[in-house]
Amino acid sequence: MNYLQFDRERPLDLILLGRVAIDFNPLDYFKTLAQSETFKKYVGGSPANIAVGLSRLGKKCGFFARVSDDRFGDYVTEYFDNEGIDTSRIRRCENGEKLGLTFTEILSENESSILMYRNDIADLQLDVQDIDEAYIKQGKALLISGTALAASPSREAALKAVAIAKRTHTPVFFDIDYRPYNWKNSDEIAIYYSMVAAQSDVILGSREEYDLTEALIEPGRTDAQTAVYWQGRGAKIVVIKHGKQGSTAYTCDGNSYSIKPFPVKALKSFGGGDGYASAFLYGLFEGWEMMDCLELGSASASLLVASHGCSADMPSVEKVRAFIAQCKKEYGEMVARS
Ligand SMILES: Nc1ncnc2c1ncn2[C@@H]1O[C@H](COP(=O)(O)OP(=O)(O)OP(=O)(O)O)[C@@H](O)[C@H]1O
Ligand SMILES: O=C(O)C[C@@H](O)[C@H](O)C(=O)CO
Repeated sequence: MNYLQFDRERPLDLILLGRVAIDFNPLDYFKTLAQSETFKKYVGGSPANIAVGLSRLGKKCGFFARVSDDRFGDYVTEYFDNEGIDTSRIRRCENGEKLGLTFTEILSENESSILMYRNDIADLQLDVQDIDEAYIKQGKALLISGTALAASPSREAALKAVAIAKRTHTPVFFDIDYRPYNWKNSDEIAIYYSMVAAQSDVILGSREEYDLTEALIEPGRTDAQTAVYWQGRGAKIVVIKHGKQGSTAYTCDGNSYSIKPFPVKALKSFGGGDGYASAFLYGLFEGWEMMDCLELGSASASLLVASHGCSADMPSVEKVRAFIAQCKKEYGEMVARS
């Protein structure tokens, strides 16, 4: 069943709005960040990872972003160009703002954390003047990454993009994407997340991210209550992720589909959400059944938590399908309709 209507005449599949940053992941891991001495550099930032993931799966992405006007800004823009992502709406900051840097600490197979340097940050300089209707009308859908709502002027730029998307019948995807940096307080998180969620056709988030979104509405909801609430405000699909416990997609016809994670030897706990989002959304664009979207997303997520990088390790459809087949051979069916 198709829950979304895409204008197939539009040249871009997904236009994403949010941060482009850089990850530094330790090569000498299973150590504290203080002990690690050698790092590998990757393009990072959740929406940037999702854009690379979708491009690797064969979709055409565009991006609204501000990046630093320096060699790191060159690096990320050139990387996007090489991945086939349209960079026509990626602009340089004019007052020396810096690209976000994320340092990953991999203490053990089950314990990792990230340290994000986001002072004087470039991506939150995205401005309403950067957002144009002509570009949004080129995309089959628009994705808002939640951290873009953390501060002005990026916040207003994101809200303008959503308004234009609604006016131009462009489906809105909201990846809640909570990162504590740059937010002033929990009230602002709840206000702006719920403002965008109430205008979104697809919402993806972890249980904790929905709790932050719903804190001023009704704290402590169950997943089913969360899904019904946002579907009552127009959401067609609500995806709720529970880390190693798996995830569930709730559809507006009252069905839900749950999946356990595909077993892997995890290296880091990060990256799963971005692999999940890119592959799940690929299935939506392809018009797949919900169970198939969920399966590709979950399998891609597992591959990402087992990888050293995020953007650089985004898989092809063939690689994900081969991984799924291998898991089914070893563990049986992974997708259960509940
Ligand atoms: N250890 C693991 N083994 C297998 N799959 C995992 C593991 N951890 C996470 N995943 C997969 O990744 C998906 C997303 O992970 P999670 O729920 O942590 O979302 P997230 O917080 O958005 O991720 P991210 O850290 O990338 O932002 C999970 O639903 C699951 O399918
Ligand atoms: O989302 C971020 O800014 C950090 C990412 O670049 C990093 O790869 C990660 O945590 C993936 O979710």
